[in-house]
Amino acid sequence: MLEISNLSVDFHTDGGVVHAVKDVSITVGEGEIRGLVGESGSGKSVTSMTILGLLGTRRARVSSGEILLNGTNLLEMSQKELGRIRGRQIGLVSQNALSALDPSFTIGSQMIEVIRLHQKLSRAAAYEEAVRSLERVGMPDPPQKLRAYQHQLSGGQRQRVVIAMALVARPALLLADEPTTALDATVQKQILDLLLEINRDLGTAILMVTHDFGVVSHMCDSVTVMRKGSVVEQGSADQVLTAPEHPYTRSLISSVPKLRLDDTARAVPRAERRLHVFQEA
Ligand SMILES: Nc1ncnc2c1ncn2[C@@H]1O[C@H](COP(=O)(O)OP(=O)(O)OP(=O)(O)O)[C@@H](O)[C@H]1O
Repeated sequence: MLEISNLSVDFHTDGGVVHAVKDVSITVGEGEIRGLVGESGSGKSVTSMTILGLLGTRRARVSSGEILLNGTNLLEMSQKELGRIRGRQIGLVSQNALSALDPSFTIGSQMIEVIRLHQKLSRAAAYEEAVRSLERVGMPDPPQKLRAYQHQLSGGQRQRVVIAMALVARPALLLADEPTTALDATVQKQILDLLLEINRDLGTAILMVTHDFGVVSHMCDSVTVMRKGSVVEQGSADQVLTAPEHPYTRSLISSVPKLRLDDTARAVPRAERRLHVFQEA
């Protein structure tokens, strides 16, 4: 579904050229959860933001490669065309739910706006859809949350709102960039389990950007490890976790307590997850 091939991205700064992403190839298949792992500065975010044309600086240049979404090269699209892909085919759940929500509008008005952008619905019908979307992400008392402003919600609740909004158009792929970094451990796990549930119930593929192999062990089917802009290793999560080939991968894995590596929820094979979706439909 998503095929990144030989992608290189440079930043042209006053101090010279920074080669942030070097010849990176990554695929995410239908319904797959792939972890994109590496330390700070390894190029994970630049890679994932390039997919959606969201690098947000004129200094960034894609110097080679292609990013195919169902066969169409996203790098050849105009910002307007990419705007249509964002939300509709690829949903974004970013690091910081605070910056994704507008503090001056209620959660309800923001959700209704996003829903009406994607579906021709009256305000009343869009409100009902907003209630259903919040129910889907396990939010307690959706009508009350829709009347609230972001500062009245907890960190975990805000991230649930962002996930609900990213799912409005039922995208086939979610880009989740460190979606739990800002949350405490218990809430982190709840949000990861929610993403896993969404993957199982809706068949949504996920590219999970993280620095944490605990997250990979918990929920990913496959993993790509990046270091200093390059891919050093990739494969199935089981294979990489049990027999990492690169010393850098080994050091990332050994920095996670064994208890967390054992706490895995990814036991259901992908084929069965799709069967589950099929049976529900
Ligand atoms: N706007 C920018 N201008 C110049 N260099 C940049 C810019 N954005 C990122 N970089 C550089 O690109 C490289 C990769 O950064 P990136 O943010 O992708 O790393 P990351 O692995 O996602 O780290 P983190 O987990 O801290 O976000 C780093 O060397 C960074 O300094």
